[in-house]
Amino acid sequence: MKTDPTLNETLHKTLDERASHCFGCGAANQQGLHLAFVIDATHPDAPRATAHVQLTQRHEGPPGYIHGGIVATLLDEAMSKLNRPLKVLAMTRHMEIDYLRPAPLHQPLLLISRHLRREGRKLFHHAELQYPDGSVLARGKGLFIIIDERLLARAGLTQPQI
Ligand SMILES: CCCCC/C=C\C/C=C\C/C=C\C/C=C\CCCC(=O)SCCNC(=O)CCNC(=O)[C@H](O)C(C)(C)COP(=O)(O)OP(=O)(O)OC[C@H]1O[C@@H](n2cnc3c(N)ncnc32)[C@H](O)[C@@H]1OP(=O)(O)O
Repeated sequence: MKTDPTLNETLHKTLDERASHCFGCGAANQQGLHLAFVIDATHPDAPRATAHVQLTQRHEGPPGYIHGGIVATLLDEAMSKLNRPLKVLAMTRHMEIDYLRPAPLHQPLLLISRHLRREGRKLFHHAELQYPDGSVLARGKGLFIIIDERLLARAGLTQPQI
């Protein structure tokens, strides 16, 4: 049986190396959003993440506005960025979004997330897409579940340095 010669190499890459194609933040994904977050972990149990966003017609939904699915991606990505400062690996289990106002293309916007609380494996996060003046365009609430290390190993991922 033939095996893919790159498979073994892939399996031994760290999670960070394998995440370089993440659509939200991966530097290696040419079609990605290349979001760059600043993490504020001043309060280690209540980290916050912030990114500047300015999208173009590639991500258009209604004429002149960001596609709703992309807005969901932005909020999801912002919330997922809270997991590392909390020193866990977690995946989105449930997310709900309020689309309050259409989010414009070609304008600088702000993406802000914060951790609300933890219940066992369950992490509850919050995120907003805002105008620079703080008025809110979309709001998301997310439930992230901490991934068991054995599940991670089964997916061929090594534990990153967190
Ligand atoms: C296995 C592959 C691992 C590969 C990934 C490795 C690492 C991931 C970490 C970092 C990723 C790196 C880069 C970032 C990339 C993207 C960032 C954006 C984030 C995403 O894009 S990430 C993709 C989308 N994401 C998924 O692809 C998840 C698919 N999913 C699953 O893989 C399972 O679903 C899992 C493992 C998450 C949980 O599975 P599970 O079986 O362990 O847990 P279960 O489902 O039972 O839920 C646990 C508790 O949540 C309660 N619960 C459920 N729903 C609720 C609700 N609505 N309200 C209140 N509570 C609720 C239950 O009641 C229970 O509560 P209790 O424990 O108290 O009973």
